[in-house]
Formats: sequence, C-alpha cells, structure tokens
Amino acid sequence: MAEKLLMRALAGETLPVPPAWMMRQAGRYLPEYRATREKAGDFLSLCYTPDLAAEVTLQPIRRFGFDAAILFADILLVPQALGADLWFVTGEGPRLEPVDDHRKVALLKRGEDVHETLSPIYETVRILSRELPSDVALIGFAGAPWTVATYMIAGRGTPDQGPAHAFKDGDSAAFEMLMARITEATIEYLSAQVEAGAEVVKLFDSWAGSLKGDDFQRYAVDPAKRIIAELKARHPELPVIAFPREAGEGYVGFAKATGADCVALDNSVTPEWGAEHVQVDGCVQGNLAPTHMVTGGQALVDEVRHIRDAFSGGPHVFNLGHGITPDADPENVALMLETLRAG
Ligand SMILES: Cc1c2[nH]c(c1CCC(=O)O)Cc1[nH]c(c(CCC(=O)O)c1C)Cc1[nH]c(c(CCC(=O)O)c1C)Cc1[nH]c(c(C)c1CCC(=O)O)C2
Repeated sequence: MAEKLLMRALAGETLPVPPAWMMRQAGRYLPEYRATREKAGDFLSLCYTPDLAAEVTLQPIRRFGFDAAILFADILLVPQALGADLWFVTGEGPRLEPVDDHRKVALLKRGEDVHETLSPIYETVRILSRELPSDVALIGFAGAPWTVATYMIAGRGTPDQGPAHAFKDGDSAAFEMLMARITEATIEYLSAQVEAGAEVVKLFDSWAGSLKGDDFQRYAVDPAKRIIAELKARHPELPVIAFPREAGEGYVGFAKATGADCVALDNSVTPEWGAEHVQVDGCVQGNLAPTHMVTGGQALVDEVRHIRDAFSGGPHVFNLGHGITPDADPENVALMLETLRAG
C-alpha cells in the first residue's frame, strides 16, 4: 500500500490534494460524541475509558473520511499524572489544584511515574492502531510545557496567562523546575504513545503567543527542541508537528530551531504569509478560521480554495487554525472536505 497521505506530506512531499484533519474533530458539535460522553458520565471518564475514547476518536473518521485521527485525550491529563488534582466545571472549563510555589513544584511526581495515571491512554492508542482504516494516520499529542504550566500555575484557563507570567518573573528557579518536570513527563508520555502505535505526535503550545522576546526562545523554542530531540533519539522515524499558536514572527524559523517536521499555523496569519515565511522550511499545517465551520456557505468554499491554492507550492496538511467549536454545523465540515478534494 502507498504510504498514508499525512505521512507523505510530513516527509516533505507536495501533494495534489493535501491530507486533511481538524483540531477537536471529536467534540461537542457531533451528536454521536455527545451521546458517548453521556454514556461515560463526564469528560475525564471519557478520556480514561479506552473503549469509549477510541470510539469518539473514530466517529469523525467514519462520518467524514479524514486522512488522520487524533487520539482523544486532553493536554491537562499530564498535570493530573504529575499529581495536581484536575476536574472540569461544565460550561466553564478545567480547574486544577494550583502549583504556584516552590514546595508544590518539588512535590510533583517525576518522569516515568506518570505512566501509572496515563496507562489507559496508551490502551486507547493500541485499540485505535488496530481499528483505524489502513489509509488513516494516528496522531498522538501533548501540551507543550509553557501551555501546560499556565494551567497548572493558575489552576484554570486565563485570558492573558497573567499568573504564569508573574510566577516566571517572581520565582524563576521554581518556574524552571516546573518547566523541567513537565518536559520530562511529556517526553515519557509521548514516547509511550508512540510505542503503543501513534505514528505522528503533535505538541500544542496554545499560549505561545504570550511569550515575548527572550521568553519565546527559552520557554517555547527550547522545551520543544528538547522534547523533539529526545523523541527522535528514541524513535528516529517519528514526524512531529509543532503548534506555537499565535507566535506571529516566532513562526519564522520555528521548524529549524526545534527540529519539528511541520509547523501548524493559526488563522491570525494569512496563508500567503505562511507560504512565504514558514513553508519555505518544510511542511505547514492550517489554517482555516474555525468560524467558517459555523457560518459555511460560499465564503467557506472560497476560503478553502484560497488556503489550498496559497499552500499548493509545497508540503501542506489542511486543518483549521484552532479547534472546531461546539456551535459548528457538521454539514460545513463535509462541505470543507468536498471542496478541498474536488480540485
Ligand atoms: C488548551 C487545551 C486543552 N486541551 C487541548 C488544548 C490545546 C489545544 C487548544 O488550544 O485548544 C487539546 C485537546 N483537547 C481535546 C483534544 C482531543 C483531540 C481532538 O479532537 O483534537 C485535544 C488535542 C479534547 C477536549 N478537551 C475538552 C473538550 C470539551 C469537553 C467536553 O466534552 O465538554 C474536548 C472535546 C475540554 C478542555 N480542554 C482544555 C480546555 C481549556 C477545555 C475546556 C474548553 C472546552 O470545553 O473547549 C485544555
């Protein structure tokens, strides 16, 4: 069988039709997701029940025929595995026991100890690698250390990552220790996903855009570089997608600086800019605005063609610029794929 389209694009091949998948493709906009989540009881039980997590991973593949499946889990399972209590408040989002001083950081678990909590996730990956259609690639993932740290320090999502910036600037030794603990755990977690059958991994740095100047190098580039180097030492063929969301100028040279095989772009940059400044170094992923999945129509069709054409000169993985939202219409997802593949 010819190699999977996603693997070919990540290896640097320019394809006539790019492979496509969507961030948060298994999610609340799908009635079948909501039904399975109900069966699990709540979001975290869904993440930790391998049969059900595999089921929701497969739902968008069956319904739409994406070229890749992304493991169903969450970036906040790593803090939980490190020992910080995690829960989700319906309609509000995640809550964690804050890790906001030196003592609490020192009490976190180390590296390989995270497997105890995370082993159900590896079982989900094993089920998926058996059950996915042979032409669909399986993507594993984790949060990048800075983004994970922002939730751990504040104990919740924050609009400007203020508590994390204050901790970084106020107690840099404790902050560096926290970043190191998350980095170690992330290497172990992603490596175990690969051993279980993930073919690609993606690092989500959703809040990279709030790191300015030297901080971007130290807390977005350097940890990604370390994680990627260690993963590639253990798994030399493994492609890695990095997503330093809203990095702006920081996207330029990010692949070279970190060793990532593909850089995912959010929709604050134009595809023309991305082609000129980022795709010159290799594969890019992105970058349709998620709002098109709500509004649809001719604007969606035009924008899918625009993005496809702008990136047609090099390796490209078609995706949204951020996750699909719960108010999206599944019909628009089908229209997006049909437009993309119609040439
Ligand atoms: C920051 C972040 C989180 N989680 C994630 C990120 C990075 C990407 C991004 O910036 O969106 C990543 C993530 N979260 C989820 C996945 C699964 C795979 C996928 O389909 O993309 C992935 C890759 C499932 C999820 N993670 C979450 C849901 C919704 C939970 C539900 O069913 O109620 C899903 C499907 C919950 C979650 N998880 C998180 C938040 C802030 C929330 C609450 C907000 C929300 O509800 O959308 C943390």
